[in-house]
Formats: sequence, C-alpha cells, structure tokens
Amino acid sequence: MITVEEARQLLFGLVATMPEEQVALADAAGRVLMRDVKAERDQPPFAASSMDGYALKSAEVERHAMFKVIGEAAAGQRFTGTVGPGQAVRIFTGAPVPEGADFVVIQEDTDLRGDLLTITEDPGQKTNIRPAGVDFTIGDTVSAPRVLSPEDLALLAAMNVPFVSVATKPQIALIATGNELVMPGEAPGPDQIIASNSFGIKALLEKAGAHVRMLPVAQDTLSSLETAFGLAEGADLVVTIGGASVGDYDLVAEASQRLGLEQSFYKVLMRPGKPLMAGRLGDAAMIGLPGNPVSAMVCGYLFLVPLVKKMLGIQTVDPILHQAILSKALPPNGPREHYMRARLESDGIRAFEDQDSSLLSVLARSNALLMRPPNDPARAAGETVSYLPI
Ligand SMILES: Nc1nc2c(c(=O)[nH]1)N[C@H]1C(S)=C(S)[C@@H](COP(=O)(O)OP(=O)(O)OC[C@H]3O[C@@H](n4cnc5c(N)ncnc54)[C@H](O)[C@@H]3O)O[C@H]1N2
Ligand code: MOO
Repeated sequence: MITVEEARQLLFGLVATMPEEQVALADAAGRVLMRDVKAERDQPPFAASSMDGYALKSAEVERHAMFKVIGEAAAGQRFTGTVGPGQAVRIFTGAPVPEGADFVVIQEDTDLRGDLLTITEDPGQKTNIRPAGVDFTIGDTVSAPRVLSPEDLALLAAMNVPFVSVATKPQIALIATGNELVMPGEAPGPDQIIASNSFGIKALLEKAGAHVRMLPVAQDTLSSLETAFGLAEGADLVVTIGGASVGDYDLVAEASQRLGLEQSFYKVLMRPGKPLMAGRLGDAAMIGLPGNPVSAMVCGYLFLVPLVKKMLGIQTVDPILHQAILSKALPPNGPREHYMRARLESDGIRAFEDQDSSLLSVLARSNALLMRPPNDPARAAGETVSYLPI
C-alpha cells in the first residue's frame, strides 16, 4: 500500500492545469487569477483632500489667521484657479487639491462669515492631503496565481481592470453508487438509506473552485455503472462514491476497467479511506472514493481539494497541518496514518470516542482531523499533536 503523500503525488500526475478564460470582474470572486494584472492608472490620480474643509497654504496656517474663500473644489469637480496668499478654497473629501494649496484645514477648526474664513483652533501638522499615487501607480502589479479575494476585486476595480484571466473551473461528475441509496426527499425502502456523501463532497469540491454535476445514483450492476460513466462524458474528473472495496457488489473497479481505466493506484495506507482508487479514464481523471460517509469526506479533504487546487494552477495545494496540545490521552496508533475526528477548543484538542467511519454526526461536530502518523505510540494529555482544520 502507498502512503497518503505518495497517493497525492500520483493523483497530481493524472491532471493538467485548466485552460484560462476571461471573466467580468463582477463574476471573478473566488476564481484563480492566471495572468498578472497591471494598474492602468495612478490612485488617486491627483493629490486629493482627505477631509472636508479649506485648502490653503501651509506657511499661512496658524490660529486666528484669516483668508478669503475664492471658490470650491468638490469630488469630481476641481477648482481650476490657483490659491494665492491669503486665499482659501472650500474643499470636500476626495476633491483634487487646487494649485497653490498644500494644506487642508478641517472645517471644525474654522469659522466662516460670508467669504471670510478664520482659523479658530490649532489645526496641527497633518496636511489632510493624500498624494497622487499613494495607493498605487500605473504598472503596479497584482500577481498570479492567486484566489481572487473580495479585497483583490476591489483593488482590481480601482485599477480600472474590467476583465480578468482566470482558470476555467474543472468540471467534475459525481456518481454515488449502491442499491441501498435514495436521494434526500425520496421514500426509502425498508433496507435503504439516504445518499449523503454526494452532498458533502459536492460542497467541498465547489468550495475548492470546481463545477460539480451530481449524476443519478448508480445501482450495483456493471450496466448501471457503465451508464453512469457514460453520463459523466465531458468531465475533467469523475468521482465515484462507494463500491470500492472487496464485496461482491463493489463493482466500481471492474466497471471502470471495462471502460478502459488506466489504474494509477488502489488502496492507501490511511484510516479511514483505505480503499481509495484512482486512474485515467479516457479524457478524464477518475477517483473512486470509499463509500463510508466519513471515509469519503476525509478523502475529500486529503485528496480532492488539493487536486482541484492543482487543476486550478494554485501553487500551495497540500493540506497544511497545524499543531495543538492534546487535552485527552490517545492509545497507540496502528500501521495506517489515522485522521481522527476531533474537536479543537481553547484547552487543546481531543479526539471523539467513537471513530467509526459511518458517523456523520461525529464528523459534523468535529472541527479538526487529528493526524496520527503510522505506529505513533500512545500520547498523553499535554503532548503536541498535528491536525488538519476542517
Ligand atoms: N472484507 C473487507 N471489507 C471491507 C473492507 C476491507 O478491507 N475488507 N474495507 C472497509 C472499509 S475500510 C471501507 S471504507 C468500506 C468501503 O467500501 P466501499 O467503498 O465498497 O463502500 P460501500 O460498500 O459501497 O459502502 C460502505 C458503506 O457506506 C454506505 N454508503 C455508500 N455510499 C454512500 C453514500 N453516497 N451516502 C451514504 N452512505 C453511503 C453504504 O451504505 C455502506 O454502509 O468497506 C469496508 N469493508
Ligand atoms: O478505511 Mo474505511 O475508509 O475505515 O472506513
């Protein structure tokens, strides 16, 4: 069996970086920028007032000094004249500072009678002027690759960039398999349960930046599975859930092999998630997740999310483990890397008592996967352990 890290590297070898597409800035949130973007202008494009007040000469600023107000500068409408000695221009926040002025006295520090302005308080040293280009100047770069954040989008808009080149979203077809499964809202037979994994996995993949098509549940027959694979046509990645183990009805491997799967690996030295399989199926990569709900989700965090990031051209894709103090002792670990459902609180991290891989209620209460290396000895409370935040 291969390790989690080896499996991830093999998976990365099954996919290529997605091609780029142009999208409008308003549609670019969370997308991965593929080309550096340069500012088309300076911001602000002129020295601008940061306050409402009066623009005048700093050399003349002192308490009780008097000025004649000769005009107005508003945001969007500059004062076209020049401020001379003893003169002031009424100015508003965001307005260009007029020629001849290098100081803005805030209006709270003044008194105005007709067009006669008096400085009534000490205005201090701050000029209340934002120099041209103080935010950014022409040619300043927003570098790729990056996941476009709300802040990035605001900055790009200020740079006057209406469209950006982003990675096309990977198209993922999701196939839940099993005679026992019905969709939420349907009436299950006495031996049936509700397909749950697909919803968790879909959400995980979409959050990572993929577009997901949830296909109808495939029955545990070769023909039903082949039909499902047919419906997945056009996907960049096909993800199956269940049917990956060794039971008589675990037919995903056989069905995909009949369709020409070039298998990359089967089984990983991890817990849960051991019966993971992967390969190339025609033009798509294929991953077969184990059916147990928690196993599938753990594999989602460890393999699917990094894989989608890789396809999107993101540079740091491996899950980043953090450290925490154990608040409850742990028994020794077996030979597989163990991702224990756990809760991180202010007093440290503790694994849930019941680690059965069918327990979605435990997973939903977890906020971390506590990672035990293979053959890790027993750990006492107070020792440091690694975890993946979820
Ligand atoms: N003799 C052995 N038996 C099993 C082994 C093994 O090594 N030897 N491995 C166990 C492990 S570990 C896992 S994990 C499971 C994985 O099995 P499959 O991938 O074949 O999954 P299924 O048998 O189809 O389902 C397992 C379990 O999960 C439920 N399930 C499946 N799909 C969904 C879904 N979309 N939503 C909700 N629940 C789902 C299914 O009903 C089963 O209860 O195999 C062990 N067996
Ligand atoms: O390896 Mo399985 O994924 O324990 O439930």
